Amino acid sequence: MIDLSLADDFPDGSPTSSSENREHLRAALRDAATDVGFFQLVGHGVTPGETAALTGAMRAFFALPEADRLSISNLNSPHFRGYTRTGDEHTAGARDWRDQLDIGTELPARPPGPGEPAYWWLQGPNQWPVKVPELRTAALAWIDRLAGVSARLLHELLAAIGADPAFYDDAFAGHPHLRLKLVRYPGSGPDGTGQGVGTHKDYGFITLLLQDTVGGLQVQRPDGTFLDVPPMAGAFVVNLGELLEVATDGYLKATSHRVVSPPGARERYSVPFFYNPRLDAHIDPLEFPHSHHAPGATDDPSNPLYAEFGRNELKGYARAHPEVTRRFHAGPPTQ
Ligand SMILES: O=C(O)CCC(=O)C(=O)O
Ligand SMILES: [Fe+2]
Repeated sequence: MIDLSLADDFPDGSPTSSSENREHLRAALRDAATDVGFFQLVGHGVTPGETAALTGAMRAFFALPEADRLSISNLNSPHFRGYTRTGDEHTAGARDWRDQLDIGTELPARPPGPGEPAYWWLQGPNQWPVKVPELRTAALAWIDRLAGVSARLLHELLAAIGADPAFYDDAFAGHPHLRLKLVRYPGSGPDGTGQGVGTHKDYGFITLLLQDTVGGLQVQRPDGTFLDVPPMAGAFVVNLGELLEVATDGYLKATSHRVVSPPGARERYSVPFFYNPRLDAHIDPLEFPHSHHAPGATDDPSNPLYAEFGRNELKGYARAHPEVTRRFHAGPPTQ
């Protein structure tokens, strides 16, 4: 467990000096990040009221009749925004048993011009449910709020491995491509595989995940076995994403993880927030004391890791949403 409030100048009730607290935090972060690559984050300052505003709107959305949810289907969005019905998303070559609403930083569409990278398609408007107007407010507030928490956490994590905390600030300057998913796992799927979402790594720097009390999230250890990530009230589960693996040449590894479907008809809800840089950010190698001994990033031909963030993100979305890709992006590649 990592307590981000130890980075505050005057932590509540702290008996020790703030610099001792910060050292303690950084040592804990270094251990967690170089071990399994995930941890539970507390002391982040996000209140139960803020969380309830988001989860209340999320549950109201999933309670809508399917026709209302499908009226904002991502099959209508070349930007991979909107609702994906259960079974349409694919991970690790197999169908996921979950439905979800994909949301991101709101900017006007920017279709790529001739010779420009295809990843500009990822920028564009969201689709919002007219019957749950509070969802837009809550989701956009959540993106803002978690971007602030993530920025602080990334700074501490970089400092923890001896790097300049501000090394990647330029990559986030302007319009970072922040993403949010509201996810429901509707119990076990008909194929009996238990794949809520298949094993994958997230595409950006770090992911802050809010999960309910049901459980089912698992992270993969280096020996290939999976470890349950127990629900912890008030904590975010933090995963390291592919860009951190690229940035540190494999010193930090992106966390492979999956969700096992809840049993029977039990539902599970989760909200992953993806802290991503600008689409056109190129992730330069991080300068840090261990960089010369880094083992190299994972070389998996089925999942190449790209240092240009937009390319890495489009790789993932195109793979996960083959029907959106077929409809809008099946022409000659522009990158
Ligand atoms: O629902 C979860 O707990 C994890 C979701 C996830 O890994 C993802 O959407 O990338
Ligand atoms: Fe994930």
